[in-house]
Amino acid sequence: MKITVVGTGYVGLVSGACLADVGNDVLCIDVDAKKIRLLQEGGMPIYEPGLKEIVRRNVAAGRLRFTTDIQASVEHGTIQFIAVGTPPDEDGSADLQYVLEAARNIGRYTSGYRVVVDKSTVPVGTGDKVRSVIAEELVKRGEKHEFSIVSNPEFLKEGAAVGDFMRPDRIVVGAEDDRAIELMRTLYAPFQRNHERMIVMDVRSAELTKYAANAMLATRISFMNELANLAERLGADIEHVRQGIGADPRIGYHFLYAGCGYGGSCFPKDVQALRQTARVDGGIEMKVLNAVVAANDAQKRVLFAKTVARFGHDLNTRRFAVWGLAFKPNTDDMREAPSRYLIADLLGAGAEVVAYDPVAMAEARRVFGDHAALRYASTPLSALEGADALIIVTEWKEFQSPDFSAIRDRLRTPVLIDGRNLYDPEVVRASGLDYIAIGRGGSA
Ligand SMILES: NC(=O)c1ccc[n+]([C@@H]2O[C@H](COP(=O)([O-])OP(=O)(O)OC[C@H]3O[C@@H](n4cnc5c(N)ncnc54)[C@H](O)[C@@H]3O)[C@@H](O)[C@H]2O)c1
Ligand SMILES: O=c1ccn([C@@H]2O[C@H](COP(=O)(O)OP(=O)(O)O[C@H]3O[C@H](CO)[C@@H](O)[C@H](O)[C@H]3O)[C@@H](O)[C@H]2O)c(=O)[nH]1
Repeated sequence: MKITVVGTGYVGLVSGACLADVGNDVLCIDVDAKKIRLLQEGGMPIYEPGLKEIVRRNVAAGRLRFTTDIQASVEHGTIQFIAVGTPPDEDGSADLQYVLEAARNIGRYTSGYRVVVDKSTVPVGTGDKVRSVIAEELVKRGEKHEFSIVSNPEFLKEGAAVGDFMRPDRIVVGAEDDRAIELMRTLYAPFQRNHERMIVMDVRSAELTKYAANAMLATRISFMNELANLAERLGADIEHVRQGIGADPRIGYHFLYAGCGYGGSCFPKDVQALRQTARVDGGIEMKVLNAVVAANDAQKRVLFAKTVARFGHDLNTRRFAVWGLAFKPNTDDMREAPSRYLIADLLGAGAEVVAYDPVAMAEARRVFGDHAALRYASTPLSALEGADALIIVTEWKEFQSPDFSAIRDRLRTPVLIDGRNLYDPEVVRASGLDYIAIGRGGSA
């Protein structure tokens, strides 16, 4: 099938590459000429495990191409995926300018039947807006071309994006006509393994499903974080509580980890956008989501609070080692990463920071710019020399089983503050480290 993907970010590039990998002829377009040039030259604009190999393989096979030529991109694909950003507007609602610009371009140049598939995360009603914009352009041109509108939200997780796309739990398709539904069934047949994973519904329900999923997951995390803070006060250990409740299949073990707050490009923005849609279009104040946001805002500052509780407010003469800058492991993405809040707070309090991350240090340099008190270490252990504490923000695999004695020997004061509850408190303490984690009162 001939497919165009508009936007070559995390979602567009992964979708385009995976769709090419099962034999489709995919053309990816982006307005960012630098990104397209990099891709054309064989480079990768993002770090995502396994993606580089798939891109290379399909470019070599001639099934995956990159362009900035809008007209050519609209002419190419019967299916036009819109996978551009929907960043938060000032009031927290999703900014639709990129989605609507992509739609306008399709209206400007379409010359046959097109299925316009929205993969970006967009508020309920965006499908109607996309339809109107394309129709308007066709009226301007004085031409009639058939097109269908489909909502096909993406559920991939960064760091595991290729696997999520190739082996999805579900494929949500919101559509209003059989022709489009049949095309989507054919397109997704290779990704459905042994049983049907496509859930077909109307466009509005599909649009809301995406926000509902992210809001539910964010709620789970904020709930666990709040419970962790309570456990700490009451002398209970949130890790035992997690195991105790996760065993109930109605609750389940997934996504139940307390930590230093959720970050990334999706949860923070999507929870805000859903609240705003509820307010403006639904006339409803989402009380649960208000609490989810407030709890997360507080949780992102919990590592700094623990640092101050241990070392006092005057951090002028202190140095801290920070392990993990990306908002989660296996990505270099630092959007809304808890590390940003911690490092800003530490620097603001006059402390020195020496940071290490397996892949996100270049991105961190871009985010923080030059700062005399912020340095980067080339290995996890070298970040520790002379530091007053090691603070762990992201649970990269290489941090899972460190040599605690080596950590203790390098630190000026033997303190380990763990924002992801990676270790057995007894084991850490047995090596002479003061272990401060999240919600581990019972083990304190
Ligand atoms: N990142 C994720 O894990 C993830 C997962 C599921 C859904 N989403 C949603 O998917 C959408 C895209 O997210 P992302 O993280 O891939 O964004 P991104 O910012 O990484 O990439 C968006 C790309 O779109 C390009 N673009 C903007 N306007 C364009 C236009 N008119 N024509 C062509 N290209 C254009 C930008 O230059 C950029 O390269 C968002 O709505 C997001 O909420 C993201
Ligand atoms: O038990 C948990 C699980 C996650 N997190 C944090 O939650 C954030 C988000 O993690 P994750 O969901 O794994 O990453 P994303 O790549 O942001 O993926 C989410 O956002 C995407 C964009 O909408 C969706 O497609 C995915 O389904 C959804 O999981 C990260 O900061 C994690 O550290 C926790 O604190 N505790």
